[in-house]
Formats: sequence, structure tokens, C-alpha cells
Amino acid sequence: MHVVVPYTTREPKSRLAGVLAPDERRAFARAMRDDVVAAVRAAGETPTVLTTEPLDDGVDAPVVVDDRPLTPAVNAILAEEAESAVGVVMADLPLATPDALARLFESDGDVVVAPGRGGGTNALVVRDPAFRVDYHGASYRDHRRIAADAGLSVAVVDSMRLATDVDEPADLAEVLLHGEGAARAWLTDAGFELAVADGRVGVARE
Ligand SMILES: Nc1nc2c(ncn2[C@@H]2O[C@H](COP(=O)(O)OP(=O)(O)OP(=O)(O)O)[C@@H](O)[C@H]2O)c(=O)[nH]1
Ligand SMILES: C[C@H](OP(=O)(O)O)C(=O)O
Repeated sequence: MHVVVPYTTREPKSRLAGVLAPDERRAFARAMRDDVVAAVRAAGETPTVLTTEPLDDGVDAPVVVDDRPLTPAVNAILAEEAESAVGVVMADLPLATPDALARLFESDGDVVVAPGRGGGTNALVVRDPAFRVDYHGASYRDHRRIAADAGLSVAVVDSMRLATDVDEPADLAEVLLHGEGAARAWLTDAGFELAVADGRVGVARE
């Protein structure tokens, strides 16, 4: 299956601005992307990075450049590849393992959705050309509605690893706890460590 990994170079991970400088956010976003690309490949599928501008950072996959916003850029790929199944796996899922992704890719359904915590859509498989994406906001709900309106079957993948997109500082604790790849190593090198305060797990930086 062809698996698209959307990746923006424009102000990536702005919700981490309180804990990471702009160049750090770019480097961390790149590390997360590299983990996702490696996991897709280890799951036996073929990744392509869908990027907002050309990349010269050693990305280990072919890239497609499309400077439009996320939704039209992904829909253009779905329209181009209407004859085949397409996977869409976000680049900010550093906990994604080959096993979790294989479960997504192997689930039956015209549309297979891995919801993100907070209402987003972290990963999808699209097997019917009538489906189109509409990201941002409560996109999990919107994608179910788009599928239902088109008469398509939907399968939902229940996976902690695919549900954990890294958007906010609290999500960094998940990477330190469960990550195994470049994103976890980047955080550790940058001096982040787990910190428990008032019984809650968070992160602190040396
Ligand atoms: N190709 C492409 N990918 C995008 C675009 N916007 C977001 N992405 C990717 O889509 C995934 C989800 O992105 P978000 O978490 O919504 O956005 P973000 O810019 O990474 O982070 P925030 O600035 O905190 O919202 C990430 O893998 C992004 O790199 C876009 O306009 N084009
Ligand atoms: C792309 C978007 O991500 P979020 O803004 O929810 O992180 C979504 O899942 O619809």
C-alpha cells in the first residue's frame, strides 16, 4: 500500500513554542517524521513524505511537494490514486510501531480510521475513491460523517500508539515513556526528562 506521511516545514509544532525554540521544533518534528517513515517501512508498506517544500535533510523516503494546506494536499493524492488503497499517517506519531501500523493497514473497511486523542484523525486507510478528507477540528467525527454520507464502511482502530499525536508539552512525557526511536533520543539529548509533580507525570528540562 502507498502510505502518505504529511509533514509541514511551516512553523511546525507551534503548540510546543512554550518549551522548544523554533529551530528545536523543526528538529524534533523531523525526528518524529523519521520514526514514522521507519515504522511504515518496517510494517512492509511504501512511505512517501507529503511536504510543503523540498527537503534536503536526509529524509529516507521519496517526497511529494505540495504547498497547499493539509486537506487539499491529501485530497489531491486521494484523487490521483483513486484506483488503489492509500494510507495517510501523520508525521507526529513517534510512538507508532510497525505492529500498530500493520493492524491499521490490515483492517477491513472502505475507510479505516485511527483517531487521535482530542478528536483528530491520526491515521487513515482509504479504499474507496468517494472518500475525501477534512482535517482540523473534530476531524474524527467529520471523517465518519463523510464516509457515512458516501455509504462507505468505517473501521476504527483502537491503539494507544496511533492515538498519541505529539502536539502539546504534556505529550512529550508520552514520548519519553513509550518512544523507542529518534524522537525520544532527540528529547533526551535536549535534556528532557520525566518529572512527577503533584502526582502527575510531566517533563522537565535540565
Ligand atoms: N503536507 C502538509 N502537512 C501538514 C500541513 N499541516 C500540518 N501537516 C502535518 O500534519 C500533521 C498534523 O499536524 P498538526 O499537529 O495539525 O500541525 P503542526 O503544524 O504539526 O502543529 P501545530 O502548529 O502545533 O498545529 C503533522 O505531521 C504535520 O507535519 C500542511 O499544510 N501540509
Ligand atoms: C491534522 C489534525 O491534527 P490536529 O490539529 O488535531 O493535531 C487532525 O487530526 O485533524
